[in-house]
Amino acid sequence: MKLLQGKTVLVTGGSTGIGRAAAIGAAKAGADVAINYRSSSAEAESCIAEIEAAGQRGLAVQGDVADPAVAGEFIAKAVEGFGKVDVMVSNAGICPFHSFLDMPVETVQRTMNVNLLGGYFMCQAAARQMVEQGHGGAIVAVSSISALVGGEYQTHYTPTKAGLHSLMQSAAIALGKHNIRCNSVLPGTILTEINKDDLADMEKRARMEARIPLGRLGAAEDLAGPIVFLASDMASYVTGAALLVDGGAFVNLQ
Ligand SMILES: NC(=O)C1=CN([C@@H]2O[C@H](COP(=O)(O)OP(=O)(O)OC[C@H]3O[C@@H](n4cnc5c(N)ncnc54)[C@H](OP(=O)(O)O)[C@@H]3O)[C@@H](O)[C@H]2O)C=CC1
Ligand SMILES: C[C@H](O)[C@@H]1OC(=O)[C@H](O)[C@@H]1O
Repeated sequence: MKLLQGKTVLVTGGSTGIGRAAAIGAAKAGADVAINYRSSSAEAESCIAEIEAAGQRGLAVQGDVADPAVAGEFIAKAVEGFGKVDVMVSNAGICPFHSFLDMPVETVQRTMNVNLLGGYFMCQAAARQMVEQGHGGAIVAVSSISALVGGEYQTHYTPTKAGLHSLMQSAAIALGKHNIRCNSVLPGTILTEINKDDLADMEKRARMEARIPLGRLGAAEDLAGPIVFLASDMASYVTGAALLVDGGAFVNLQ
């Protein structure tokens, strides 16, 4: 039997990158998958096509996670389509690199609203549905190695990733009595749209690669296995945990 056979998995930010890889990975593991996305409609549609090619049902729901109402709408559409919610992968996020001293207020607020508050309301809405269903569930937040270390041009971003990591710890306590597990993955530097421009700086890219014991930057697909594992019953006694998926970058001090 496949790891996520019979489960319904929801992924925010499922049109591209890590969310897309997680959605397709979940489908290959036997789940029906609903994705949320904000603007990349063609990519969302092609993700659904890949989910269906894996033999599962797929559903794409457009919405900006920064709007708290979108969380309830996403859950409602998924329940309408698949009848239940077993897993929430809270992944949608942005990282508009910018220097600290002249950071625009709107950039700080938008990053917080999308990454942290968007994650909060999505996880809360999923948890409410899981509690109502009464048979437990799993929540996986896509935090970051940046929850543990800083970035000169990420002063508005790293606190959101630390916040998601902390949210999973507190939610694990709040939801344990309902058998809802809450964990986070902490990706290192993964080549996606979010850092395409930043990593066009070849000197910076070489510096990042040099820190990684496994010798390469990550691919979005490197996150699929860890996310599917935490979502699955294989991880039935894992809650409140944070799993680094960084090729060893974090531990490589010297
Ligand atoms: N790449 C990396 O090195 C790392 C990434 N992460 C985290 O992984 C997550 C995914 O990023 P990644 O795959 O790299 O980047 P991508 O830019 O490829 O993916 C971002 C996804 O989030 C969606 N999204 C962005 N803003 C919103 C919004 N307001 N509402 C709904 N969906 C939204 C995008 O949808 P659309 O395009 O349709 O707008 C897209 O599906 C982020 O939370 C990021 O912080 C963590 C550590 C490292
Ligand atoms: C977008 C960055 O390249 C990426 O985001 C993270 O969370 C990682 O720490 C990297 O800095």
